[in-house]
Amino acid sequence: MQRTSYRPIDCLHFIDGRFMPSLNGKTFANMNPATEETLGTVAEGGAEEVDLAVQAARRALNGPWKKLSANERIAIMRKIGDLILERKAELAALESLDTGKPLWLSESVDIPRAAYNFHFFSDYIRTITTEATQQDDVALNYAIRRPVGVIGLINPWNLPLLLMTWKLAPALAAGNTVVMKPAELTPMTATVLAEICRDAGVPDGVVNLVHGFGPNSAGAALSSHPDVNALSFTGETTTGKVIMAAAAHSLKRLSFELGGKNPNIIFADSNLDEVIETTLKSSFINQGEVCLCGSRIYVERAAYEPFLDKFVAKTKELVVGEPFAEKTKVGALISEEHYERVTGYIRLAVEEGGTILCGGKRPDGLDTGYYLEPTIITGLDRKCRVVNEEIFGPVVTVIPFDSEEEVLEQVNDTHYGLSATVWTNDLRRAHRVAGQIEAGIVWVNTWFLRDLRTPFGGMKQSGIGREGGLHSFEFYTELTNICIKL
Ligand SMILES: NC(=O)c1ccc[n+]([C@@H]2O[C@H](COP(=O)([O-])OP(=O)(O)OC[C@H]3O[C@@H](n4cnc5c(N)ncnc54)[C@H](O)[C@@H]3O)[C@@H](O)[C@H]2O)c1
Ligand SMILES: O=C/C=C/C=C(\O)C(=O)O
Repeated sequence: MQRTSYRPIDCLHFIDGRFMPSLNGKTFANMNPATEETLGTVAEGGAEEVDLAVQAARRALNGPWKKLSANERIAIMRKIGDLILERKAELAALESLDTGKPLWLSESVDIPRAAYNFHFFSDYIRTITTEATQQDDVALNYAIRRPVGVIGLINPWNLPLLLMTWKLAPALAAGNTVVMKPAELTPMTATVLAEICRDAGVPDGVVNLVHGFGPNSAGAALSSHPDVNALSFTGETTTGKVIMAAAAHSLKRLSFELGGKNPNIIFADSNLDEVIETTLKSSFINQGEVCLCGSRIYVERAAYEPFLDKFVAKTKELVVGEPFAEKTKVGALISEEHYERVTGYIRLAVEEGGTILCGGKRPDGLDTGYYLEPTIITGLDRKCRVVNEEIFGPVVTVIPFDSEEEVLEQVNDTHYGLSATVWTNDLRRAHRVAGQIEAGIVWVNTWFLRDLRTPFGGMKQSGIGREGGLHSFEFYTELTNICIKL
């Protein structure tokens, strides 16, 4: 077994340029989901720490951050990206210790993408223009873009550094100041990120970090704080509803990236080997704990049996194991509570009349840690809870279909609308079907292929707004139209 040489860290808040414990000294334990051992302590913030952080962010907004030229800001942002890459091995190890995900995944996806978020948005900000509108010889209108102000960034535990930087980079590029609230289960990489920001020359108060929980804790305090102008939140749909209500008092601008129950639609004319290779990832990568995972798989009847045969056989080959072991493909689920929730859905699938084709249990020999074999379920009716509710684990259902109309009707029969994948070699059908799926992102013959210029987000109860490229800057900036009488 290969072990990391990086030690876990204790996590403090980062407020106004310095690391600090909670005012009352309160902490909570950070657990390793792969070993069920304690990794260290985390400062437990609440309303007071959030208020200090918001005040610091407000001062910095109108102070040092505003005084920097765009070029100076861009240079600092590029440096943050560079420092993330310099500390890649350490960040990857901390991310895997915190989440239970395989080290190779942290090294190849989470951490490089976190650096790229900074490099991408620091380049992109240079290309942004605003509009000018001339009204005959009467008036000239032009818009200027300004920061929105103090932004709260609230994030989940599944892709901790990737998602924090996906918000932090455009927020900073646009001249805002921020208070970050990482998930309580994964506090370590956000803590290193705060240190990296300081080392890259971000002035005091521009980037603040408060650890803590959601309800009656740092998350609730941030989402209801009257001096926070906007919130970008990624997490569960139910949490989004609570945050929206808390934010209503001060009418904060909101960007929400929420849950999903994403469909994969596989037509019989598609290349089965390609389908299987990608579907293994879209089902089980990161233990199925990616909001974009395709957990409802619909297969055209002619391909149903051949697909299932190969898919089950290949799924059984996936090695579930310790995050730092080289051969591991699937690591540990995030927590005991989540493990109970996911396995509860597997028990429910059996009660609802489903057949477990593979997985459904703890792998032999892994008695400690929240390990679960990748699970494929068939035989469930479309109305079953397991087919309709987000499980957020390595569990998929497979259902046959006979026509485009029928599958589209089933696919859209949900409150969610985040992403989908369509598999077919018929170009017209791909376009026709993609355009009818009620989702913010539709991939054709691929999955999770990202271009950061494109709109990213969900429709229906999977989100509000889009981020990515110009869409991020639409959220993180305010426009003022100036009208000059000629
Ligand atoms: N659409 C996307 O882009 C996307 C990306 C990743 C994850 N997700 C979703 O995230 C969920 C899994 O993550 P999770 O379990 O950490 O989500 P969660 O909603 O439980 O928690 C997310 C964050 O919100 C905070 N929070 C919880 N209650 C709060 C409250 N009342 N007020 C303020 N903050 C509060 C938590 O402390 C955490 O930092 C899944 O539903 C998944 O689909 C969506
Ligand atoms: O779990 C959710 C994945 C979100 C991914 C992104 O936000 C992204 O790729 O920008």
